Amino acid sequence: MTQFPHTRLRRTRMTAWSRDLHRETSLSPANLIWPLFPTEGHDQEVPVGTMPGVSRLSVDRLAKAAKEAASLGIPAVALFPHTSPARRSEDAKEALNPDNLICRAIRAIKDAAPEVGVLTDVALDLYTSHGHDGLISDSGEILNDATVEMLVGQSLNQARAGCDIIAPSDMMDGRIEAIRAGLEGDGFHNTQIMAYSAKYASAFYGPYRDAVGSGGVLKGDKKTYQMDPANAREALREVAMDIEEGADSVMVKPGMPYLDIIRAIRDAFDVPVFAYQVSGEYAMLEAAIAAGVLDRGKGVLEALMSFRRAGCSGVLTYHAPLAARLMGA
Ligand SMILES: NCc1[nH]cc(CCC(=O)O)c1CC(=O)O
Ligand SMILES: [Mg+2]
Repeated sequence: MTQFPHTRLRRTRMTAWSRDLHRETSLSPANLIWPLFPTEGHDQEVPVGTMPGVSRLSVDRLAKAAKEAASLGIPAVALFPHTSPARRSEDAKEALNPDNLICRAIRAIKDAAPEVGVLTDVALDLYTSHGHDGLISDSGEILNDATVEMLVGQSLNQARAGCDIIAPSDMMDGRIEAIRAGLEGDGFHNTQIMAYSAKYASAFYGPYRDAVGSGGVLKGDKKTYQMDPANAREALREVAMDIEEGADSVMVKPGMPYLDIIRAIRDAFDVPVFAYQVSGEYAMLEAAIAAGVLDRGKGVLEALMSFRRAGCSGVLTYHAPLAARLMGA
């Protein structure tokens, strides 16, 4: 028995007011987190070749970007410092330097725009000479527990500099519990943890590795710690563990190829879920725009809406300032 013409789903789509009234999902600048790449020097804006429209910024320029975020209604920025080979080492000790680039960037941003939340990545790839997220044994294994100890130190270093959200992206087991204990022990009761819980060993991180300077140095792949792109149930176990260990929110990364994972997490847990629309996704969209096959305004917002529809509270996206402007900010 057909419902037509009794039911005409096109009826509610006929006018703009009616489409507005029936829209199921909203997207606003408040749903965006803007990733930024600090670099050394003053008055520096160094384009990232593989990410058209994205530049590494010196600390003074970062302060301006943070003010821009505030004026656009973007609630938070995320920091990924570019680290030169000279500051990289086997033991990643620069991660613990209280005056390292990321700590200076945090302080400058908090000074310039205290109302903007600052999220910092925790993982050793920003500081290792081999580009891996963890310490390596003589036999070439990425060491879990020794790395976790370093991650606690790195987190405390960034919390002391004033960061609001610690975001561990390393995928070591047990790090959320260790970092939470470290933060509590040091009096940082209100420093949040956004766990990169389901982070996949993805081909979409290439441009980012150029941006932070780990691309050229990375030896091998990250398959012994990042997840297999074929796995979904395992993502739910990762999330369950991170909630248990004290994560305030969780993240899925990359974004667009993993919308099914976001939805599965949203349905299974009541924890806030975020997604990282990563560098390769940004580059892919920009390449299509440059080739004249995608409308920038519509394409960017449609991609971001997909995250909200899948169940995300918010999205880390390099398109954050553009998207906020497109939304009328
Ligand atoms: N700790 C690593 C890290 N933190 C953020 C990104 C990727 C972000 C992007 O591609 O935009 C990566 C990539 C990697 O695992 O090599
Ligand atoms: Mg885990």
